[in-house]
Amino acid sequence: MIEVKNLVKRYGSNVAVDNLSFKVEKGQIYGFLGPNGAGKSTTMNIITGYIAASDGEVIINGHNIFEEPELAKKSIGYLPEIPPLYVDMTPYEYLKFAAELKKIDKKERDKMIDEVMKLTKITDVSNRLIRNLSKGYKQRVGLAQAILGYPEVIILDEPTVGLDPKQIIEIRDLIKSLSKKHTVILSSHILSEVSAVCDYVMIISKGKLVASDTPKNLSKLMAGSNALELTIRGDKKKLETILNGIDAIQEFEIHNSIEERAVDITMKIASQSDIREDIFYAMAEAKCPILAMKVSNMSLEDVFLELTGEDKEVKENQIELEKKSFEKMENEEEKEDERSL
Ligand SMILES: Nc1ncnc2c1ncn2[C@@H]1O[C@H](COP(=O)(O)OP(=O)(O)OP(=O)(O)O)[C@@H](O)[C@H]1O
Repeated sequence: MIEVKNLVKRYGSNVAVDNLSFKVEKGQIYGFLGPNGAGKSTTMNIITGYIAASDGEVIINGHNIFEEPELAKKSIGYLPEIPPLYVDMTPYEYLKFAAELKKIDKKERDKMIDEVMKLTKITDVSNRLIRNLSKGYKQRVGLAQAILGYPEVIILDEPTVGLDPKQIIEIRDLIKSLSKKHTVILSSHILSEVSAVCDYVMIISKGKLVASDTPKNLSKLMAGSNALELTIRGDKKKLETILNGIDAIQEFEIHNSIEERAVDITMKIASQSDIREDIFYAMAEAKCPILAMKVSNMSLEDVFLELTGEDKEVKENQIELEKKSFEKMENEEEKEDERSL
């Protein structure tokens, strides 16, 4: 349905989209997830024909968006991050205008406008000026415009940003109901949103696709293969030697245990390897009984932080800040000492 091939967008020396390729199939909700500045809006603006790419291809229903924009755009409804609303119009006037632009058959216009207003629950405000509507209602008007003409694909850029919790739930329910008839692609930097709404998640970081799978599989990808907690009965030195011999263990720590003649071990495992059986057999051979073994499950949030390197950056920033405030304290103490001399 949509095929993105080796898409690149450069702004001077800044590469906003870096060789991105993915496919979108019919009737599902796809989530485009990434931290601020990852390249989500840029990608969506290219797919919908708002901006040109530096390189690569976007094929929509067999039509290249750069070569046959009119035909390609016919199958797309787009709600940009900031909906381009005409605030001096009423929702009804705005949708009528949008219907003209979308070249919807005159005979069908009124019926269709009526339907999308009902679907997005804006019928009650259809004759108020858009400028006087709440943020949530403005978002619904934008959404109504995207749905108008019932395009096969609906693309929504951060559809719930700035909405209150009740509005967020309503918009999410609306998006879910849309997937019965449409393919939906939405972008978000909020994990809970993507896992609550989407069938499929594409994680993007610094313009690159770093993972794509169902929310469940993404969590599973790391679970059981990333961190293990064990309690083993045996001599600390002997256990150290055994664990050092297992390649997939990246690091481990041994602590005293409340269990008699046993130690607690936490270990980090190279991603995508499951070494539970290796550990079992190694310990059995060494006659060191495993009293407990627990997988530390990673949530989608952990996967996201791990893949996008956010966690590392946050920690590095924190360390930097702590260093600076420590240096400041030291300087102030030195000045205080000089003054007292
Ligand atoms: N018109 C532009 N000129 C120069 N740089 C741009 C332009 N638009 C986007 N960028 C840069 O491209 C990168 C990707 O931006 P983009 O808006 O696509 O990210 P995003 O994932 O949508 O982030 P956000 O969630 O903050 O909207 C950023 O580094 C941004 O500064």
